Amino acid sequence: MTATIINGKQIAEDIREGIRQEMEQLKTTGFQPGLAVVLVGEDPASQVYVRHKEKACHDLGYYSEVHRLPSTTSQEELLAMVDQLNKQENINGILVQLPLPKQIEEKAIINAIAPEKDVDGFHPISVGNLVIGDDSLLPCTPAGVIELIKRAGVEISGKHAVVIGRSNIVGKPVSLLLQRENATVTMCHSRTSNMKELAKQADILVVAIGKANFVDASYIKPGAVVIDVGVNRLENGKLAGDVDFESATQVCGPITPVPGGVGPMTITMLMQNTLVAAKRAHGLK
Ligand SMILES: NC(=O)C1=CN([C@@H]2O[C@H](COP(=O)(O)OP(=O)(O)OC[C@H]3O[C@@H](n4cnc5c(N)ncnc54)[C@H](OP(=O)(O)O)[C@@H]3O)[C@@H](O)[C@H]2O)C=CC1
Ligand SMILES: Nc1nc(=O)c2c([nH]1)NC[C@@H]1CN(c3ccc(C(=O)N[C@@H](CCC(=O)O)C(=O)O)cc3)C=[N+]21
Repeated sequence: MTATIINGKQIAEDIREGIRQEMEQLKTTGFQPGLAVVLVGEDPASQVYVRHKEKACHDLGYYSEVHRLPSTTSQEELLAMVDQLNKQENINGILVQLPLPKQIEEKAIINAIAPEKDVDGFHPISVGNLVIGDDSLLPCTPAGVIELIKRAGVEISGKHAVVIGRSNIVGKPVSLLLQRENATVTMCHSRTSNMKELAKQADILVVAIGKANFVDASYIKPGAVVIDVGVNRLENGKLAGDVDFESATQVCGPITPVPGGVGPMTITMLMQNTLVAAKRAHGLK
């Protein structure tokens, strides 16, 4: 059994090429999707992601706005900004970069975003639609994980998927999407007592815990698909996933690297969501 690397960067680029072609067709009608990104404070990692998003918009010919607000911004000020973007007709998607400074309640901000512009898929309406299986804007990272698995040629239906991590932005929605694809899903978290035993039963193992190199070969069934969502900055400045890549590749089948795996898909799915939201706003299918 040999490990193969799932090239997230390439797959993300292929999807962007599809978006580019669709944009080319729609351009003649004056159609232009618009994305607003709001960044509060100076978190260096967030600044990097926001620049990636800006660049992606530029590459695809979207309209984009980036609002950089000081870390002292009050909740009322941020709510006023969201309210203004909700009303702006040239904006189809609103993303408020998380985490937010502690004086601002994240839930209040997420709830204030118009659900039809919720390209992060974090609004309770979007989450509710996801749970009941209705049409909605899907959270970007989880949608990217599913797309990666499919485009790597892996059948999801009937497989046992184990998801490590149960956050609202990754673990929980990934589990729901895998179940929607007819996998049998086991969710693990920090209180799971027999995690290694469960993980070893996975045909598809998704890891999103935020602990560098935590999952090694001893968690992995030979030939299993491994999706590493973790993005951890090491002291030497390098990025590491939640999976110990060297160790895992001794036993696994297809695996996503970090960087170049799930990360590039997240931004591409954001572009996809913005296109979907814009088409809906224009009454297009
Ligand atoms: N590539 C991308 O685009 C993105 C990457 N990420 C990365 O994914 C990782 C996870 O992010 P996020 O979901 O936001 O993280 P959170 O910190 O919100 O959640 C972590 C989850 O992992 C669980 N967990 C923590 N330690 C363990 C452990 N030792 N054993 C089992 N479960 C554990 C926690 O359990 P409990 O609930 O019990 O506390 C929790 O459910 C991070 O590295 C983040 O940087 C995140 C978003 C996008
Ligand atoms: N409202 C909101 N929505 C988000 O989607 C959101 C957020 N807040 N806060 C932070 C997390 C994290 N996140 C990433 C996006 C891209 C990469 C990415 O492209 N990573 C590259 C490497 C980039 C680098 O070199 O730093 C890769 O893995 O190859 C990673 C992480 C989105 N997030």
